[in-house]
Amino acid sequence: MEEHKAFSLSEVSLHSSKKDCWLIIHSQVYDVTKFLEEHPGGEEVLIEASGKGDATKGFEEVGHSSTATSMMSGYLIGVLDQGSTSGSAAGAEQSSKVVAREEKETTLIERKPSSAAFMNLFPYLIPLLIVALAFGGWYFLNKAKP
Ligand code: HEM
Repeated sequence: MEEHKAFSLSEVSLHSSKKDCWLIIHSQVYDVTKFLEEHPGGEEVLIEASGKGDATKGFEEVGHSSTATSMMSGYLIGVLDQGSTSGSAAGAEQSSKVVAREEKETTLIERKPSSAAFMNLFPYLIPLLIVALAFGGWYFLNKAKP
């Protein structure tokens, strides 16, 4: 069961170079070393995301295609040890920071749609206005007839 090995955050953070690059996305650990040169978004972005601890936000922000998501399983090497019991105290502290940051980000992401929802309606307002004017004109002309 090598695929589902649990890694602590501090252990994963040791692998953030061009020659050895691991990523945490949705609490899964991926070894993308061999994928670095193939990544359409470039290798730098992956190495940088790897060093930051949790790459979930970066991955989601890009809006990766389903092709990208299906490719991920090929690089899966394990899962993130959420409790970080096997990690050091520093690792556990870092892990709680990541959780706190994720919570903050979730609230930010959740807030976005409320303003975006109005903007989504905006393109419909102009055609609606044209229809209303056309109907108004038609009604006025018919009323004006003796
Ligand atoms: C195992 C993990 C990953 C896989 C398999 C993957 C795969 C891909 C693929 C196939 C594309 C082409 C566009 C698409 O199909 O969506 C892409 C684009 C991209 N990826 Fe990733 N990616 C991974 C992780 C990440 C991470 C962690 C980041 C950033 C933190 C990232 C940033 C980008 C960027 C910036 C692009 C270019 C988007 C564009 O040109 O419009 N990727 N990736």
